[in-house]
Amino acid sequence: AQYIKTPSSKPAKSTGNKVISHLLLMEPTPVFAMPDPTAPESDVKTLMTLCDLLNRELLIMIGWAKHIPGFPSLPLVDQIALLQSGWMEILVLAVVSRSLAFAEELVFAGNFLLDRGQCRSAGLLDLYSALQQLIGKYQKMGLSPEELVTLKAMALANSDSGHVENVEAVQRLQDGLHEALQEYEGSRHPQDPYRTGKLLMTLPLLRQTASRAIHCFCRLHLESRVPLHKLFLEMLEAKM
Ligand SMILES: CC(=O)c1ccc(Oc2ccc(O)c(C(C)(C)C)c2)cc1
Repeated sequence: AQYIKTPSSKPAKSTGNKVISHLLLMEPTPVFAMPDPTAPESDVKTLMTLCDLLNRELLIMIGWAKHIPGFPSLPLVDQIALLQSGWMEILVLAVVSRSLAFAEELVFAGNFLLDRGQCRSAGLLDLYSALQQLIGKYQKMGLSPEELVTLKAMALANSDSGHVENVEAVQRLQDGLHEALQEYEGSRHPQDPYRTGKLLMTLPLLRQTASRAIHCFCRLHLESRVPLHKLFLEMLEAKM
């Protein structure tokens, strides 16, 4: 029988953007700081508020990771290894993205912005300076939300944990995200063929910023100015 020839429409451009639009959809709703209304304003209160915020962000991040295409099919031990190794870079990218529209404040939460002076008095000046350097770099690049969510997923996939068992599966995860970013840049920023590379070349500074944040927390922990939540301590110890 004469087959009805379907119109030979060109196959839809394989939009790696399916991955990116999925990541955008899976972006967690922004967290809010919950300062203790009964406590008087103080540096310790600021740190306590920030610790509580970070702890809730960790929990949200763990739920978010499950939506990264390919991540849930990793062995559970590898999912844990990547999270224990990449969590700080992911949270740093989150605070960077919240702060991109600001010149001098860090937007730890929509209702909790700290400027340089407030960070200094809370003992967070080194954290402030490290974050501002990364924020400035992404502000100059005009980082888009699509690029940000892809970098967050890449930070997880590329976190260089020394404890990954299925290395090939993690490589496939990285390659899938790389393909999605290249596809996105090819269609969204065709005028800059080096944009994908420019973005990947920000990852070393992200790694350095995360380790500077880790050192800041270890110092604060040693000064035991604030009690640290159990999960945060576990994640911090995983970075030792
Ligand atoms: C233990 C302690 O004293 C501490 C001090 C500051 C702090 O502030 C933060 C809150 C959320 C948050 O996401 C981040 C990073 C972006 C740096 C991860 C920092 C968290 C913990």
